[in-house]
Amino acid sequence: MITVIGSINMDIVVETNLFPKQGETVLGESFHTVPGGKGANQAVAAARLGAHVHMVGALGNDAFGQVLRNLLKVESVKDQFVETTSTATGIANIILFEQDNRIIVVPGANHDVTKESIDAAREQIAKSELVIMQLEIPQETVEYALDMCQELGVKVLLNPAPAENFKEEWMDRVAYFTPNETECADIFKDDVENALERYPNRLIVTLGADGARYYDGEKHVIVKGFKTVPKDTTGAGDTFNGAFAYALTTGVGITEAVKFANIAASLSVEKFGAQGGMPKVEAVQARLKEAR
Ligand SMILES: Nc1ncnc2c1ncn2[C@@H]1O[C@H](COP(=O)(O)OP(=O)(O)OP(=O)(O)O)[C@@H](O)[C@H]1O
Ligand SMILES: [K+]
Repeated sequence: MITVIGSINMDIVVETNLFPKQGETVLGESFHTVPGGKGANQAVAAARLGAHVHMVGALGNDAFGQVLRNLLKVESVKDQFVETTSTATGIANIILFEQDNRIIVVPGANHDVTKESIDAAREQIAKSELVIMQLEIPQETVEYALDMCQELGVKVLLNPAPAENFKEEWMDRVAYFTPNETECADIFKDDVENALERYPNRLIVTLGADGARYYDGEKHVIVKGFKTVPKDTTGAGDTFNGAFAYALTTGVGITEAVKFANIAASLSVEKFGAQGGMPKVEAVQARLKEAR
């Protein structure tokens, strides 16, 4: 059983060929809403593979909140510790303009995930094989949850995104730490090799299409990514984390778990949207065979 403590958002995507000036109105090309938030994404990634997942988070008392809660249920993510609060559901307003994007994130209800929310889920956390967290909820909540997990002897997988919300002093409470290369450099202010050697078998750095790497105490291990033609890499990191967590709970070692996560993430980049391409376990197993 896995517990994910983190964010749930609705991504609001507007595509436009004209960008409005202050006070101006323009007509856009398209609009759609896509479920997101790193917490929800990682919960869905693990659940789709077959993990038993509980989510701790918060939604607003609004239409997006209802839709997102329903989607969690559809994915068999248990939502009893997802509170409904009086703040609006978190959103990311994504404006696609000239092949690039401008994003405004309004955390909203995600900032209502407090120490009390963690206390409410204490029994659930105690029963978990692994707790997954990211950094899109308040820092003091993450810190409180890390302390609780340490007290209860529950392992934590921390995906430090966005990296600026991480405190290096937390490393002693983290079993697995999964930054991408940029986040790794931002956090440790050091070469990736040096950083990896400081945290053997705990720090796993994802390398995009190249896969991921870690240091096993004696040597550097690079687990190559699965070569594919990506359509949309949104959610690659979230799929990697959810799949890595799932694999660890099946009892495999780090190398096997990273291999599994690379394959799951390679499948996810072949489809649009963060959650759209997250695979079921059979698809990962089939590709694992192909890769051996
Ligand atoms: N083009 C790709 N082809 C195959 N696998 C990929 C590709 N891009 C990413 N992956 C897989 O996804 C994992 C995570 O990717 P990355 O290191 O880019 O993390 P990220 O920056 O957190 O991702 P994102 O923010 O795009 O979700 C990689 O370790 C790899 O397994
Ligand atoms: K995708």
